[in-house]
Amino acid sequence: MFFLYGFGGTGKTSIWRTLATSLRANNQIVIIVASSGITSLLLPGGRTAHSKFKILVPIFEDSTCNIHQGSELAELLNQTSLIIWDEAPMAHKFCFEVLVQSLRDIIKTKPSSNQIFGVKVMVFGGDF
Ligand SMILES: Nc1ncnc2c1ncn2[C@@H]1O[C@H](COP(=O)(O)OP(=O)(O)OP(=O)(O)O)[C@@H](O)[C@H]1O
Repeated sequence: MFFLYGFGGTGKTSIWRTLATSLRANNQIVIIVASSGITSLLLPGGRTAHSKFKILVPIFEDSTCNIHQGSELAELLNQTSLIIWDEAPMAHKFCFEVLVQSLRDIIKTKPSSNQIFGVKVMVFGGDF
């Protein structure tokens, strides 16, 4: 899990583009989401986190992502190499907690104890 911190206009979006282009050129799957719709429009293949991970609205402590085992999205997540979440500080902490829980259920390769998002590499960006 990585964090990319930077004030507005310091080049975070450019880094997402570079990272995604480089990995996708090597046939790796990169999911890019943002906490807001406006930000997601600036990202290559960007979606809002709520839309991509099917995070319910409103969200509660015991909510879960609406992703089912064996679904196309679950398979995609299994094959994904990198998940980028831009403007992460704008999302409620429950959004991250439900994603952690859902990835634990969905990812087939079981993580070691220090890998909280399954075995997925996550990068959170924003102005923390
Ligand atoms: N290494 C760089 N050298 C020169 N210009 C750059 C560089 N990286 C980004 N820029 C330019 O700086 C501007 C802002 O970059 P970018 O949108 O990536 O910032 P950001 O941190 O994502 O901003 P925000 O947090 O507001 O979304 C863009 O016009 C971009 O082209």
